[in-house]
Amino acid sequence: MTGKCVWFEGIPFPSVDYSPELLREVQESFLVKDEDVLLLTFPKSGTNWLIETVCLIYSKGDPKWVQSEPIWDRSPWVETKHGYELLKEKEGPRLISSHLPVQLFPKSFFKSKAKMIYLIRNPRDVLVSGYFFWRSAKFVKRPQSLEQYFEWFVEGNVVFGSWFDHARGWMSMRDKENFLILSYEEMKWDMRSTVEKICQFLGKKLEPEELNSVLKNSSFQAMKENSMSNYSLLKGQYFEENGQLLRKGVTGDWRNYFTVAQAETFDKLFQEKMADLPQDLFLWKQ
Ligand SMILES: Nc1ncnc2c1ncn2[C@@H]1O[C@H](COP(=O)(O)O)[C@@H](OP(=O)(O)O)[C@H]1O
Ligand SMILES: CCc1ccc(OS(=O)(=O)O)cc1
Repeated sequence: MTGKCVWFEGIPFPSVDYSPELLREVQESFLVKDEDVLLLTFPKSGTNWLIETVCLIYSKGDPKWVQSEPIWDRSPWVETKHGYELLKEKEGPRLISSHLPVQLFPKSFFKSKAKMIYLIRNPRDVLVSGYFFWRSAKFVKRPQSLEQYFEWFVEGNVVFGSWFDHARGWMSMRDKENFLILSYEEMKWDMRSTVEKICQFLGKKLEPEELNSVLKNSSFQAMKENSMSNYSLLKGQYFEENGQLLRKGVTGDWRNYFTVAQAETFDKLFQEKMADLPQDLFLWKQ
């Protein structure tokens, strides 16, 4: 996948909206403020679902904001040219998204009290979701088959690098009180409790009808129909017409795509890379 990428510190990034100079500047000079909230993910982990949910919590369930401003302006990706310019100018508390690995993140964050949510997803589903997504993107080398993308993914040869390194890196922050780990799977299985958990972490209080509205407006169907959140505005310039951000929105879809041999290879690699971490961090049933 890395033929059409820009490289920084040994990691490939998309060829549009990213540059080594900017990535260095973000790391060295971007000022994270104590009142900022940061949303961190490896791509295809449910990033946009988390952003939509937090925006709706901020607006107390009122969908006006999420239906009128593109998702990449509500919570800009700090490492992109577009996001960085927007964030530098933003006054007051900011929502900030990022796919950066921990070692490339703005240094100022580690001295701040800013709150961070790290969203993790079964990497097998991240892989399958990524295969379908990047196949229609115009700014990365497109995988020609799932077999090929599987090889790239297990080698860490995909944009933003190795999923294993990304997850391990951010998990090392898990005992900090300004750090919350969530999983895509818990959002799917019990979104109400997950929203309550996010509210508690962010110090936000929702009335029951406001919480119901957060759930309704962050649902798969609502997001799929919301042109400010479904990436339809990026078709043409960034994605082919058949590209879809909201593809299936389920857990365990990898079972429909992995061969028995691929499933075994993945299990072995997961054991090798992650066995020393507490296994209750990984809530999916494989
Ligand atoms: N409201 C929602 N509910 C469930 N899944 C959602 C969702 N919004 C986005 N997703 C899923 O999150 C994945 C995209 O992740 P990201 O936002 O990090 O790019 C896609 O997974 P699938 O491709 O498995 O369907 C997409 O369908
Ligand atoms: C324009 C670059 C880019 C990078 C990553 C994306 O995926 S995700 O939706 O943030 O996971 C999309 C666009």
